[in-house]
Amino acid sequence: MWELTKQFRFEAAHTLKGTTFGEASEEIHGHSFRAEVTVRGTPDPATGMVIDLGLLQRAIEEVRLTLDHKFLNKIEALGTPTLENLSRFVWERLAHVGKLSRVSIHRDSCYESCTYYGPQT
Ligand SMILES: Nc1nc2c(c(=O)[nH]1)N=C([C@H](O)[C@H](O)COP(=O)(O)OP(=O)(O)OP(=O)(O)O)CN2
Ligand SMILES: [Zn+2]
Repeated sequence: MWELTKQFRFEAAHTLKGTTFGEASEEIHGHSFRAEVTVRGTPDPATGMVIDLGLLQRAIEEVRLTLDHKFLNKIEALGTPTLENLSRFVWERLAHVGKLSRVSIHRDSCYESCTYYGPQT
């Protein structure tokens, strides 16, 4: 079994109420996020690839555009803009591409990340 990972970055704003971080989190502010998408499988003998990284890149670009430079609280399907919901959101939009192993969202400036291991097929 092989795992293939591609990363992408996006910049987005949010406001998060009811955390121990207090008022600063409640004001609208921005973060740089780094996402990692991991697909698993066995390389096709003909191509030597689990999945063409170009296909993964195309699908990633679609989801990246829904997040980059956006106010995350306005994205209804996301729900509360936490790392947990971001990882689920990205998973749901990339599940058609191949067998996903995990999606991680990193907020490096805060040394925080969250990994979603969605439904394994
Ligand atoms: N389970 C979770 N708990 C919390 C989350 C989360 O996503 N899942 N998120 C937060 C905060 O948004 C996060 O910790 C960042 O804090 P924030 O005040 O937004 O950013 P900072 O000013 O600390 O960081 P910068 O360096 O300015 O980016 C809390 N809990
Ligand atoms: Zn924040």
